[in-house]
Amino acid sequence: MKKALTIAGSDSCGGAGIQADLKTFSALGVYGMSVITAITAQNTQGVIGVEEISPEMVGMQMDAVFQDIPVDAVKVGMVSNIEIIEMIGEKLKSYHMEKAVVDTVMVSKSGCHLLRPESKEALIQKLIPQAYVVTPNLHEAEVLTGRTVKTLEEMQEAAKVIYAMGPKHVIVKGGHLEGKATDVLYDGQGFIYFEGERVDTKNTHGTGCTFASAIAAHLALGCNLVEAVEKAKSYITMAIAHSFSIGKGVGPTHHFYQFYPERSI
Ligand SMILES: Nc1ncnc2c1ncn2[C@@H]1O[C@H](COP(=O)(O)OP(=O)(O)O)[C@@H](O)[C@H]1O
Ligand SMILES: Cc1ncc(COP(=O)(O)O)c(N)n1
Repeated sequence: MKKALTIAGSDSCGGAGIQADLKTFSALGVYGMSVITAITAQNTQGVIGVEEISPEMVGMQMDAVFQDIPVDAVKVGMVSNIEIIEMIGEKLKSYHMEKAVVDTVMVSKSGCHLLRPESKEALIQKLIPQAYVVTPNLHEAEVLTGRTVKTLEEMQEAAKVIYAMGPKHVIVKGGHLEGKATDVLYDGQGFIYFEGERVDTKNTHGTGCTFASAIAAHLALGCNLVEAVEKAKSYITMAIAHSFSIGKGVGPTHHFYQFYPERSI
């Protein structure tokens, strides 16, 4: 059985963060493990409260996992503050984790800061360089680059600027574009477009988390990055197409359990 680790925040309503990641890992036949960086009191309408975990405890959780269990891939989501970012960056480096998908979570869809704004530089200096692939959405690409990112051309330009920060690959996600939901992958040499039909729904809570953890799951299963993104893209499109209206606000994606007996040991 392949094993993936999510390092992220807890979302009490189960649509994003650790909960979305573990559901995705399970659905894709990968054993899921978690390191919690923060606990959010959250529902489909918004984030009511956040309590950060101490950086020492984040480090201890990572040590507990890495010192015992071989980890095939990692997904990093909400990292909250500078000290937690530094701890995760150091540990990923010391455990030689080569397959880390870093989702640069900044602000929830409901508008709450999940990354303290002063942490941007630490993200750029300490975490992004450890990434096998980094997956900003349009807004995050704008914050990271200081440029406007609203078109496919601007996504390509932003991907180049973010690539220069040191990750092996960059995917700028086009979930917030007008028209098709097209994501752009850059590997330092060329661009690959992953075009998805836009699903007309308000229920997109956790789409970024689900997409990044589906990439991590497929990397853990041994896919190369292009295959992993292709498969993650069809998974997220299906998950959004079957999303549901639970609660009064932005509902979550649906995780289909896909049983792959050949993936068991
Ligand atoms: N309405 C939609 N229909 C189809 N795909 C979508 C839709 N919204 C987002 N996506 C896809 O979901 C993934 C996550 O993207 P996005 O929503 O931009 O991330 P985030 O949650 O970080 O804002 C991307 O592959 C994006 O293209
Ligand atoms: C704990 C946590 N982590 C991440 C997100 C971002 O969610 P989205 O994928 O909808 O941008 C969230 N709302 N809560």
